[in-house]
Formats: sequence, C-alpha cells, structure tokens
Amino acid sequence: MIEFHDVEKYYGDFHALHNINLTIEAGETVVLIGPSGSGKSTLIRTVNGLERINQGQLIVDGFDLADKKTDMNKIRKNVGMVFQHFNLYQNKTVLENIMLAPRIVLKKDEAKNKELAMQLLDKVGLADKAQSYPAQVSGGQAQRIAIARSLAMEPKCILFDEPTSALDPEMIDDVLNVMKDIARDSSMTMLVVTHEMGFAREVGDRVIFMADGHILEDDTKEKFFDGQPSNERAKQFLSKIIKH
Ligand SMILES: Nc1ncnc2c1ncn2[C@@H]1O[C@H](COP(=O)(O)OP(=O)(O)OP(=O)(O)O)[C@@H](O)[C@H]1O
Repeated sequence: MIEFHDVEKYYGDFHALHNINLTIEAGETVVLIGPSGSGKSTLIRTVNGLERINQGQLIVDGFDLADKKTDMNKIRKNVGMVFQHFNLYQNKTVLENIMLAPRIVLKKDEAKNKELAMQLLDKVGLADKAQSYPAQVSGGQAQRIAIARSLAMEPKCILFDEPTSALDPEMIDDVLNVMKDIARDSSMTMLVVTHEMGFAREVGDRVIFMADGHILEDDTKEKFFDGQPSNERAKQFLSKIIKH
C-alpha cells in the first residue's frame, strides 16, 4: 500500500507537488494523466525515492520515505520502474540484462534467476531474443525487455513513466498488451503515467488528473470516462485527448 499525506515537493524555489493526499491499495492499477509539467513524473518518482519529498508523509509498503533512516534499497527492491527510455546495457545480452539486478541485489541463485528470466522473456513474447544484444532489437522489443527486467526483481509495485511515448506507433500495442497482462495480475500495484486512454479504460482501476502540481480529480475509470470528471480542467483535458 502507498499512502501520501499532505506531501509537498519543491525543486529549489519551484513548488512541484502541492498537498498530495492519496492512498493506493495493493493490487490497484492507477493511471495518472494531465498536461505536460503537471507533476506526474515527479509524483511517481517519489514512490521509489528517485525524488525525495520535502514535507508531509509518504508510506510505501510500511516504510516512511520522509525518514532519512529508511533504507532506500529495500524500497527499490519492492518498487520497480519502467521509463520512457529503456536504458538497457548495450554490451550485455538481453538475458544478461534481465539477470543482472537479481544476481547483484537479491543474490539470487543462478539457475533460478535464469529460469525466471526466461519465463519473463516468454511472457513478453521475446524468448527468441535471449542471446541478442539491445542494438539488435526494436524500440518496442527493448521496452518489453525493460519491463521483463523490472519484473525479474519480483517487485510488489511497478511504476511506468510514459513507457510508450518514445515508440513508433506500430510498436505501442505490443508494449501495452504486456502492461495489461501485468495490470490483470491482482497482486501487482501499478502506477502508470500515460496518454494511452485505451489502457486506462481497459485495465485501470482509477484515473488521477493532475495540473500545476495538484491532484484535481481522482476517480474510478467509470466515473472519469463515462460519468465525466467534475473538475473543469480535467473535463477540458479529457475532451482534447479523446478527440486526438
Ligand atoms: N529536476 C528538476 N529540477 C527542477 N525542476 C524540475 C525538475 N524535474 C521536474 N521539474 C519541473 O517540475 C514540474 C513537473 O515536472 P514533471 O516532469 O513531474 O511533470 P509531468 O507532468 O511528468 O510532465 P511531462 O508530461 O512533460 O513529463 C515541471 O515544471 C518541471 O519543469
């Protein structure tokens, strides 16, 4: 479970997150949307400690992230992240990319590590790429490998920061389908920043709309898409993105 209580985040003088209060239950899939610069990335990056909060309380899986004594390595083991750019190690095979963190961080047994890595590659439809190098796969394939790499740590929660926005259009669906599979696994908590409203409609539990560092709307997807958001800016944003 993730709990934000009165969270504030500043970058120097710039107030990036205002009074964030939010509870995300284990297993939920929450989609964050909003205009550019509204604080979506900042918010999800606080969950694994990539950005520290300045005020308030943020509890992730029982750990208080505002407490300087909290061991951030424990958080990062439980909270995976997939970025817009996949950042695979170019000089390692696809299989090695997936096995690296569990080997180093979890000290996982080699045979078990390899078994899970191959299962995950199969899950993302790329078992035949195990011995390839990142330069030999497409962007969409690289992103699916990055997702498998994140899952190999067996996290309880996974954060996605615009995972499809750097991809060619024909590759987006393959990545979204992998993400939908993960979302349907009720044990995984997912926070997803995306403009893919089809994803939100199909597998999201909740939709959060942010603007200027504020959460202006936090609805079930049914209320957000079918019942209309109550916030005027959220309404305008929605009509714009649905049109495109
Ligand atoms: N490291 C940083 N230092 C200073 N300002 C930052 C930093 N990171 C983000 N910001 C600012 O904080 C605000 C929120 O940025 P953030 O990336 O969280 O927004 P976003 O909603 O994810 O935007 P986008 O959709 O464009 O990625 C923006 O005004 C951005 O310029």
